[in-house]
Amino acid sequence: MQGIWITERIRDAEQRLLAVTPEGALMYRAAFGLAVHAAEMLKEHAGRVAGRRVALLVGAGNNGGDALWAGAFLRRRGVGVTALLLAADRAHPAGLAALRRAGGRVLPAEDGASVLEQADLVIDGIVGISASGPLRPGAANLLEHISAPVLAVDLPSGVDPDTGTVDGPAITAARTVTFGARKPVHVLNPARCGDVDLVDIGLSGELGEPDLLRLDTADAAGAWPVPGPEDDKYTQGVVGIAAGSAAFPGAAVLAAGAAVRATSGMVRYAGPAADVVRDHWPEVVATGSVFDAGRVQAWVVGPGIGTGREGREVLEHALAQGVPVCADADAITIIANSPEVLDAREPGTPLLLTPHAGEFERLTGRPPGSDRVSAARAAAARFDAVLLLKGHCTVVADAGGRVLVNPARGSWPATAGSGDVLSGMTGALLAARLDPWLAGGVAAYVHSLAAERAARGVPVPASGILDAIPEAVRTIRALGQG
Ligand SMILES: NC(=O)C1=CN([C@@H]2O[C@H](COP(=O)(O)OP(=O)(O)OC[C@H]3O[C@@H](n4cnc5c(N)ncnc54)[C@H](O)[C@@H]3O)[C@@H](O)[C@H]2O)[C@@H](O)CC1
Ligand SMILES: [K+]
Repeated sequence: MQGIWITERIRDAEQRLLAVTPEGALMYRAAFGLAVHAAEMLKEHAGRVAGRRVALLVGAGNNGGDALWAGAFLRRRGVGVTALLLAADRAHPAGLAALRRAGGRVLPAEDGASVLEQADLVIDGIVGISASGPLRPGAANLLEHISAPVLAVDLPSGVDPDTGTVDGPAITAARTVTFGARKPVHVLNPARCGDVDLVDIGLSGELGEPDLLRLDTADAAGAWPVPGPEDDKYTQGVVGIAAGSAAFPGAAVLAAGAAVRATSGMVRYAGPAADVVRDHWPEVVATGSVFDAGRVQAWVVGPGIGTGREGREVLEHALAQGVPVCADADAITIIANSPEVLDAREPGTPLLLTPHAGEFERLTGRPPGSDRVSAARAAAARFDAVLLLKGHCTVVADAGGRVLVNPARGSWPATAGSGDVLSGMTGALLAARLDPWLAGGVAAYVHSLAAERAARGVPVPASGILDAIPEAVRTIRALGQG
């Protein structure tokens, strides 16, 4: 798993490391790594390094210091470097001296329009982890003159380091080079960061436990249930799907189908769309009602069941079975309208709630807001549940405060029925007895991979995501073993 630390923790860790490190050594390491990546980008985008032009956007703090030192390193490789100072009187003194010694040019930012227009690469050292709010006007005015690719120092300036939100002008980077540890912005707003590369500055021993975790392929592969020689269709975990209605059977077909694709055990369907589900998925054991569905090891309840009395009874029944429940879509609205349905929950039974932003607002009374991680954590604690908040970066929080994040691999999966596929997959993993928090994270991971495989740059319907689940599972298993 990849660890991610909030800026307050990183600042504390840096202070501890600074106390035992010679002055300037950390910035030197950071800037050297930055210069290596800058040279790589010049080769990639401008064909070579020597003779190319780099513009440095330099703010008042150490982020600007990193950029200035990197500029000095690039000068040694024959790059033409111009620093544009946003606060000339507060630019990092040692970095500025180093750049001047190396033959770099220095200009006030307001004179920088033509330098930016002619640059082959722009290095954004406006602001780093001490950022607050959107870019200030002096920096914001420069954005329109940038056409070259941008390499962000630590994070793209103007994007909130801990929440990834953008409230005004901000940098969009092709690549971000970060130091010591990944920060929340890198997973919560990957579109602004571009490719993120981590430069080791020796911080890991000071960091402690991460605040957020991101699964990688090996984690997803390791968690994915694989049947052994002793397994039969029951031992792998039977998942029950209570979804859809006679008038709207689509959600039932998608959720049940996703469970079929995601598990090698058995899928039960219970509800008014039984005939349609059976027609699509002959392997599903389908009945008309949850009350005669038989035993399952996990229930998925909600997509398309409606928010009336019948839906409520279905949810209460599932909650009382003593098995994990994934409550999605209409089930979330039912809980929002009548929180007392949760009284039916067998104590200690895992509950996984999978709202999108609108359902989250219904459930908790307020939208997730800019700090989606804190919002998800608070709701998970309030409902004593795992809360999977859908969005461009899916956030999975549990009641104990653990958080997994899964940045999307594109926006194509934001399509009708996509959530039904996710809940079917989640149910399959719950039935296979994965820790519910991990089940949510692994389902989100494989769902986004399946969506990417299915889309390949064009719109993809939810049924396409569903059809790509086997390929996604095959991919993680192949990479995870490699
Ligand atoms: N502390 C360390 O040991 C190291 C720090 N490093 C760098 O230092 C950075 C943190 O440096 P600092 O704490 O000096 O602060 P920053 O460089 O992040 O910010 C400096 C100043 O920018 C201004 N600012 C804040 N928000 C702004 C906005 N929205 N628009 C324009 N200007 C804004 C403020 O005056 C702030 O004090 C890290 O991100 C990293 O790049 C690296 O050199 C590695 C080592
Ligand atoms: K920056």
